[in-house]
Amino acid sequence: MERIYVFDTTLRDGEQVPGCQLNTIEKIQIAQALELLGVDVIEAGFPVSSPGDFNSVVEISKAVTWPTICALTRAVEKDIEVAAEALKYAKRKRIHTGIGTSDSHIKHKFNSNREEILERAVKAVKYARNFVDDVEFYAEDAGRTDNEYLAKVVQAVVNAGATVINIPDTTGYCFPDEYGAKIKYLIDNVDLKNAILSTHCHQDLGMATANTLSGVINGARQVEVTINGIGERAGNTSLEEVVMALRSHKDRGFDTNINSQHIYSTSRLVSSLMNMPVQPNKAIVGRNAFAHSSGIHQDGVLKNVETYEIINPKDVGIDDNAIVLTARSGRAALKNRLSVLGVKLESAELDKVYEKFLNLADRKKSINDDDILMLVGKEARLNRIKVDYLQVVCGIGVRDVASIGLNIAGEHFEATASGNGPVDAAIRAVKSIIRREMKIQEFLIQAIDRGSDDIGKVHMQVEHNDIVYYGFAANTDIVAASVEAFIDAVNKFVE
Ligand SMILES: CC(=O)SCCNC(=O)CCNC(=O)[C@H](O)C(C)(C)COP(=O)(O)OP(=O)(O)OC[C@H]1O[C@@H](n2cnc3c(N)ncnc32)[C@H](O)[C@@H]1OP(=O)(O)O
Ligand SMILES: CC(C)C(=O)C(=O)O
Ligand SMILES: [Mg+2]
Repeated sequence: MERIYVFDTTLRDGEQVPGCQLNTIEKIQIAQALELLGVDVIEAGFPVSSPGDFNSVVEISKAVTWPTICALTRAVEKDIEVAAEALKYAKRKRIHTGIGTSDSHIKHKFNSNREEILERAVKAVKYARNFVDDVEFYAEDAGRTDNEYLAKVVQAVVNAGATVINIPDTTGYCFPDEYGAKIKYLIDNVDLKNAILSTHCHQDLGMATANTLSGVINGARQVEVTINGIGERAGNTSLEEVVMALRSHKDRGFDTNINSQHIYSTSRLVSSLMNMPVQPNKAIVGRNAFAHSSGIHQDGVLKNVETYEIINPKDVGIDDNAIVLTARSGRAALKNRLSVLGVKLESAELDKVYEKFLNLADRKKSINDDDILMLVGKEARLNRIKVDYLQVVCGIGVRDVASIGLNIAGEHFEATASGNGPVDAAIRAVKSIIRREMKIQEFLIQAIDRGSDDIGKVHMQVEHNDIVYYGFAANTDIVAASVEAFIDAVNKFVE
């Protein structure tokens, strides 16, 4: 197997996403998760950019043992000096310096020419080598750089002591065959000595993963990636996609050091600390990545998972696949769910229940266990808890207090509580009535549209006795939606 080195830039390129800025403690948490995941290099920041970023690189260097810690710079001496200082405590350290090499960058960004840029590149690499042995050079906008000139720059920086040469498709412009051909051109036309080539692809046209894999096939030995594919504009190549693509095609002869069972937990951590929800259909880590909702697929999966699954969800740290019952489901999926719920039906009975099921499923997006039990006449547990009323006092300079009235199996209960914000106050009030061990594991509020009159969609996961229950609700009042989503989850386990 040919080893492919994984360079994670979630904390640098990923953190360039508006609204994703992290404090030092959060960055350390992510760096430690990346170490557990088994990445080879962590790009921890751009130290000259702010005292906060400098400090984060210092603290990550102290907190992490195995991965190389990398700091980004421009081809500017001051940047390199500051990066070297920030990496002082790293056990393994790398400076990542570089400059734009496309004609567009040379002309518009630097008002310069090819010769001058080549000189600046060489000078920066030589300067960085005074501080560290491991220097990576990036030829920014290499995707749109003329191959002959790019090869000249790469040869010059290798001669100057660069150990890794990064060929970024900065604008996500290349087609996979074009990007692969670029890497091959460099392999064929440069004496790389011991240096390796690295991919760094962006997602502007949705081709980042394809380009990265094409780079690997053509000779690149390092891939620059981020968790969940976050990054500047449309994002970077996502770690989980490249790692699992290589692992699912072992016959190609490439593998990484990634412990894939930590992929899902790392994805969740990054998503929640960076406030970046993962789209449900995101490959590998999206909520629907292992969910089957149509009858033909469900029938196939129940007969043999290989019919519709190319990855075992456990391999990426997801407990199991999900068979979601919808109006597109067939008898096989319904029968399977009924048997999990302890209901065995003869085929004539199943046909009758299936008819009722379709009627309901046409009106309701997804059918839960209570719905199914109701269809077979065992509806005792269906929505025992309902919200009678909810009143919240919140704002600036007041204590957040919520009063709630709940109807539980026909009986009325009331409670009032204060909390850290209106949602916390309301959930505390609910908990003071329903005294069970319940822990919110996931809480996501998403606007459906953009206006201030928008509906807030809440997705919540509540853990009870080590099992996670899902709750959903939508309301123009996001506090009400949060409480309704909580109750929706609780209704799935209260007796
Ligand atoms: C493709 C990428 O993702 S690159 C990384 C992007 N990340 C960032 O930019 C985040 C960190 N950046 C910053 O904090 C700031 O932009 C700083 C500290 C680097 C520079 O700030 P300022 O000195 O105020 O410069 P400003 O950002 O306005 O402009 C960038 C300058 O760097 C120059 N520059 C840009 N890239 C490079 C490079 N690789 N090597 C040398 N100079 C460069 C530009 O030509 C411009 O110089 P000019 O002012 O002489 O025209
Ligand atoms: C700084 C470089 C490596 C970069 O992020 C890019 O070119 O996209
Ligand atoms: Mg980038």
